[in-house]
Amino acid sequence: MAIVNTVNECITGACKKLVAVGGKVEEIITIGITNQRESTVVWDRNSGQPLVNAIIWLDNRTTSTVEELLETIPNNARNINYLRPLCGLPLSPYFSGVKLRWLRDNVPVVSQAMEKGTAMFGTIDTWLMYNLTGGKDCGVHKTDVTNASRTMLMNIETLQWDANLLKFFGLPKTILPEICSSSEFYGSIAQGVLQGIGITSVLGDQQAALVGQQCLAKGQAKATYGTGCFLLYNTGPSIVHSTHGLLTTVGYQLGRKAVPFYALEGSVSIAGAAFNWLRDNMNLIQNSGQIETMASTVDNSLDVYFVPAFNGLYAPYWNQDARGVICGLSEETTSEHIVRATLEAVCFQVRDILDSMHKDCKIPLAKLMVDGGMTVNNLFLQLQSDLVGIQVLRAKIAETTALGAAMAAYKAVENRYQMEAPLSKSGPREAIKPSISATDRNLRYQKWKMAIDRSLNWETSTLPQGEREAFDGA
Ligand SMILES: Nc1ncnc2c1ncn2[C@@H]1O[C@H](COP(=O)(O)OP(=O)(O)O)[C@@H](O)[C@H]1O
Ligand SMILES: O=P(O)(O)OC[C@H](O)CO
Repeated sequence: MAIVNTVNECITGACKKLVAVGGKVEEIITIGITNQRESTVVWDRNSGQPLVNAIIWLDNRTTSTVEELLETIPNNARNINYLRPLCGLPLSPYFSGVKLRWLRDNVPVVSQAMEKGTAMFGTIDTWLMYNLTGGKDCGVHKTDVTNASRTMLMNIETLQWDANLLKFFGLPKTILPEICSSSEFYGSIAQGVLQGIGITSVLGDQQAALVGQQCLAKGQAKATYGTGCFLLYNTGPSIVHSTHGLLTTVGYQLGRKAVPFYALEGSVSIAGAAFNWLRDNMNLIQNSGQIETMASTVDNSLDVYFVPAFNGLYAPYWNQDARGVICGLSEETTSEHIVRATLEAVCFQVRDILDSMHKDCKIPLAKLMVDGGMTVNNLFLQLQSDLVGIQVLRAKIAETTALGAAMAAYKAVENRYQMEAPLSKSGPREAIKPSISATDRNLRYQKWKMAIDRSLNWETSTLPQGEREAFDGA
């Protein structure tokens, strides 16, 4: 309900601002939704009220569920990639199907409602749309292909819910929304300042950024740096199954009859969130404005490496037992070095992903389009370019996710709209070029890999035999 209330407040506030800058609410043609993906809501069909709090994408309580599901894989294989051919995803606490199974197993009110057929499931797009279009009275229960592709319940080829996947997770089909394309009429807003206006697009935030960056051709890629960091590489109408730890996901489908475009995705769970941790838990910074200033006061990170694997490592490692480490500390290390190492951590994680993309797609990327909250930081973009050895192009319009959803919404009401056409505020993008040698870059990346080794499997690692005996004796 907090999520719904915030969106309603946002709508009222945005409409007031529109009027304040001389616009008219009546001029709004249509509405698009873009949303945080994978986060899972279950509610009651009769009351329209949530049965339990939402589980947010980063939430790791589902780790034990992954363990239990791995045990059910035939031949004792415990293979996290077992379902990849069907849904394009590895088994991980990240995805909605695992969260739903956790809710079924741990929250009796949810399992009872699933049995009775009164439970409804949705990712955040579906939950918002249901409420915006009338809730229990007449709310529509729909999602789009991009969000559905993050549940582990949709077949990546048919783009429909898959009976085998539902069976694997032990979930009933009755709870699921109808899967639609990303750009079509979903329903109309039931009340409030936008009453009567249609909702005509839904795109998960990272796919919306792909559209907003106009990466609409095969071979184009973008990286969005917010809480996490997500690289999407457009593979066109072909499904590319990664053998290097990337996800196969739906990029977009712009209309019921349109050909779906797929993407390879590299997901990094902690990017900007590492700075929230430095601020809230470590008191090393007070606000994000300080990050660049502090990191610029030192020439380098003094060989400090920070792997912010707070909730395991996502792509390309998919190691839910990894935990954060800071290595290379010395007497000379200062807060500034740690702040700089945190910026570099995001850059190295992106290098991990780009290396996998290169291996899967064979062609190295020449340029990387970037957007998201962290990209206001000039030093960060220079480090990104240096540590990957690639040209980085900053988006002209910062809110690329919102822009992508708006473009897809307009496409549904104006079919002649050319989504590739230059946007009114576009122009040449600022290009940031690498400024360090390949030798330096590769040396630092090797050190990063050493830090990664120290973080992997931390939760399940046991002390070597001799050390354990010494510890037990003590
Ligand atoms: N100048 C900056 N340097 C580095 N990180 C920043 C800076 N400004 C904001 N951030 C980080 O960017 C994130 C917010 O970006 P945003 O795109 O709004 O994320 P989200 O969409 O996930 O909420 C925060 O985690 C914050 O720490
Ligand atoms: O905006 P972020 O970084 O919180 O992204 C959320 C993603 O949709 C999670 O998959």
